[in-house]
Amino acid sequence: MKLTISQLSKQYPRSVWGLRDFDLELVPGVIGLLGPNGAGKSTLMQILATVVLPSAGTVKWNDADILKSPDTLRAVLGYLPQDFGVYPNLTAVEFLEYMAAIKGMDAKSARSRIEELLVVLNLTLAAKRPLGGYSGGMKQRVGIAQALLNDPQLLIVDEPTVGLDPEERVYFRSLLSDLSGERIIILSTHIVSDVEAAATEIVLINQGRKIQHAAPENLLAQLDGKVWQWTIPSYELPTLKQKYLVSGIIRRENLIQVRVVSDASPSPEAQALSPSLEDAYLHLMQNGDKS
Ligand SMILES: Nc1ncnc2c1ncn2[C@@H]1O[C@H](COP(=O)(O)OP(=O)(O)OP(=O)(O)O)[C@@H](O)[C@H]1O
Repeated sequence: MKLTISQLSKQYPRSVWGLRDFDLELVPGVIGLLGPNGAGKSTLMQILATVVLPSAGTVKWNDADILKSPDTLRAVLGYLPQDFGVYPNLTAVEFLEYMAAIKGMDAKSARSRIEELLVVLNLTLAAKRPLGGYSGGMKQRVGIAQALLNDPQLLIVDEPTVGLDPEERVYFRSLLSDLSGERIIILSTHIVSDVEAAATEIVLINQGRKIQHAAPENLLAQLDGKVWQWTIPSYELPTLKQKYLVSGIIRRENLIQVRVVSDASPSPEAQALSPSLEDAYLHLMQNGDKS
């Protein structure tokens, strides 16, 4: 099972590039697609979900060109778009039955699959209530349920944790880990901690271009011995920010504990720390490394 993206570009009207010369090869695992707002994540997800055509480049699902024959991929695809909307008057069961019918599933297998998914997603008790009364997290779980109806080999979830409270966010992250196995899961987000728990690989994207594709431990290793912490008076912060990449601050009355990414020790008082994924993300976004 393999997804191969080659030289993929998308140009929108008025010369805005959504995606540019993007190459990527993915095998089963949870892939965190991480980048700031406007980086091109949704553009990539929409092309992979076969709802938007690229301006140039190819996407292959195993050996099939999905731009020429999208149905090859659609049969094995589950997609939770960023702006997933539910019909407020339908219950979860009615909505999932409707989605199963659109996907061409027969009523009997749809019914047993829906029952299974309601259990997995902890929605059994609410299954017969209208979706309009669901919390954000419950609606996202219904969104994942519809994406899983056909037990997809490629599961694409675009910014699934936006608007969720911390508890729902944690639940959602562990859910994605539980779903991993013999499938490719692409999770797009601008929140580093979303990918920290679940991702086996991370793809960093900015301004439509791939910045880096690596295992989380390799991203961290790049910053070994380059993350520092010490305390400064509050008034020194603006000058420090001009000189260094500040990846974290904690305020303590008139003092600030700063976390800085720097090749060399930035101060005699600075202590070296283990790098976090957040440090690596900020550093690579600033430096635009390519690999
Ligand atoms: N339909 C469109 N028409 C014109 N420009 C677009 C369109 N969709 C996206 N863009 C532009 O393409 C670039 C990439 O946008 P995209 O939505 O793919 O990024 P993103 O990483 O998903 O960001 P966000 O999380 O904010 O959605 C941005 O500059 C955006 O303004």
